[in-house]
Amino acid sequence: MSPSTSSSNEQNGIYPPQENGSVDPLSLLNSEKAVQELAMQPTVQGTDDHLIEFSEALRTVAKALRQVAEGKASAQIEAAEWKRKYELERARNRQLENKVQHPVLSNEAGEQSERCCGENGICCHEVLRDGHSFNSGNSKLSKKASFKLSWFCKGENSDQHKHDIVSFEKGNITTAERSSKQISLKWESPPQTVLIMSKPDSTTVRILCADMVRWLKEQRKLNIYVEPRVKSELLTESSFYNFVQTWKDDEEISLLHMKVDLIVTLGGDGTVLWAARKFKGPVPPIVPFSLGSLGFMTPFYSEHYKESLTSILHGPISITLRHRLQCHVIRDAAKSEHDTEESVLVLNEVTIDRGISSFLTNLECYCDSTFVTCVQGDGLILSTTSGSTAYSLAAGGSMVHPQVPGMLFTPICPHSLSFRPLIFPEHVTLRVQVPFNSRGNAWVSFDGKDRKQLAPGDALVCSMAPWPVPTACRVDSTSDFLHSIQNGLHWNLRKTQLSDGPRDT
Ligand SMILES: NC(=O)c1ccc[n+]([C@@H]2O[C@H](COP(=O)([O-])OP(=O)(O)OC[C@H]3O[C@@H](n4cnc5c(N)ncnc54)[C@H](O)[C@@H]3O)[C@@H](O)[C@H]2O)c1
Ligand SMILES: Nc1ncnc2c1ncn2[C@@H]1O[C@H](COP(=O)(O)OP(=O)(O)OP(=O)(O)O)[C@@H](O)[C@H]1O
Repeated sequence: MSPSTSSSNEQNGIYPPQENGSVDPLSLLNSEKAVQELAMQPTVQGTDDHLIEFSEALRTVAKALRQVAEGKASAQIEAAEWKRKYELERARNRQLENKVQHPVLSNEAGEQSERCCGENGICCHEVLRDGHSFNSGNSKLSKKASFKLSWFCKGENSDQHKHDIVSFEKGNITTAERSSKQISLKWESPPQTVLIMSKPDSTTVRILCADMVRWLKEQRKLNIYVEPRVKSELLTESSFYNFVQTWKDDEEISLLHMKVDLIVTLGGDGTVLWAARKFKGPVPPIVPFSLGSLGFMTPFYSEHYKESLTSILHGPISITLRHRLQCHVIRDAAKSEHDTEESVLVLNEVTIDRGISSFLTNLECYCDSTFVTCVQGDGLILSTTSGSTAYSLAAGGSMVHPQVPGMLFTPICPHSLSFRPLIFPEHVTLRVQVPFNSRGNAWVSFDGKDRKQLAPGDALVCSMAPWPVPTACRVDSTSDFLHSIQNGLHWNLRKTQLSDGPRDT
């Protein structure tokens, strides 16, 4: 604005913004005065309604300007008060810092620390007493309430919860490490033995399996295990496959994890589930080749198996650690703990449904010992995050990245308008019970297999298993997951909107 325009505006009571962009309240008041004066000027006799309307509008503008000016003035007073308080506080803190040379953490606090810190916890005063905090010269730290964080591990064999490390910095809680990082596997000695598990009744799979066995033996000098069925198939083809090893009974299967370095699956997701089911304890890393229609957990292309296996045998490999659920059926009829059935590990989910019964399923659900809800509908799915894209998804559950540790609680056709699916943290134990007064039986199935009947009074108890299923990634766990939902499920596929048409102006 030129100086001449500026001064003529000032004469009319219109004032420019100040240098810092704010408007001076005094100038606003002057503007208001000018507008009011204009509004108060007598109207010429016989003026039409437009002039009356115009003066009304001017009055409204004047009122608004006054309110702005008042608000601005009070904000400035408040700001000045805050500034004064801040300066005072700063001066007081400076004084304290100068005075206090050695912040004192009393002996009492030290003794207390020894008394209260257990094996699985961190006390904040331990951190306050370390070199950095102790010498920081801020006596305020010693006044901070002492507390302890601890975590609970179920049994010696389960160390899954120990991955979560919570740390303190000057008594403030920060998460130092989270459990779901991208895991990388490096071989310390070359892999020697490979187990191949393949989908039955498929010619493509049979041909590929025979080719892979030959290549692994001749080119890589590896020991090969296959299922008894596959060994017979290979031997019908040629006696060359005599070297291939297999097992006779369940006891031998239970020892497989100690002999096998790597499992290769040839099939779809069902074959990965099949392979995982064979291992009731630790599972060697699985390399899943896709020979099915969907292949959510099978990122490797069978056409490139030689390149993929060469790179995997060399390492390092990105791994997705897929959590499993440990499921226990507890019969009401069981007279003692020893009567309970063997637990089943699931990679996708355990489903409790109405089976062939035409009655509404009635299931009482508890998380640890807290009542959660009563499911009245077709049933309930307790799913892992890997299984979140399987049956749980079809029942309206969320899709969850497989490295997120949690349990999905997804109802099947609930007869209620407000039953949304839940996700529980990994450390809980869920119990689903068929009430004694239930009209019918319920049915439980594990990864879509092994159906069992649950009579009134029977329950299913489910918690996170200590043995996950490590599956090799083609890229890494996030890229593979996104690739699966985009290419397998066509997630959020929509034609891109054209760039022509109306726009924001
Ligand atoms: N309505 C449904 O969507 C429904 C019904 C029953 C079972 N299932 C799923 O089928 C699984 C058993 O698989 P199967 O191959 O032995 O039986 P199946 O041959 O009947 O295949 C079921 C389909 O589910 C897919 N699938 C399996 N696990 C998956 C996962 N983690 N993410 C995405 N898709 C997955 C498979 O690729 C396959 O296309 C069960 O664990 C259950 O999750 C789904
Ligand atoms: N080695 C095996 N022995 C016996 N049954 C198996 C074996 N591998 C897979 N199955 C079963 O065969 C069925 C089909 O397997 P899978 O899902 O791998 O193939 P698919 O149905 O062709 O794949 P997709 O589901 O992606 O189309 C599943 O029910 C699975 O349990």
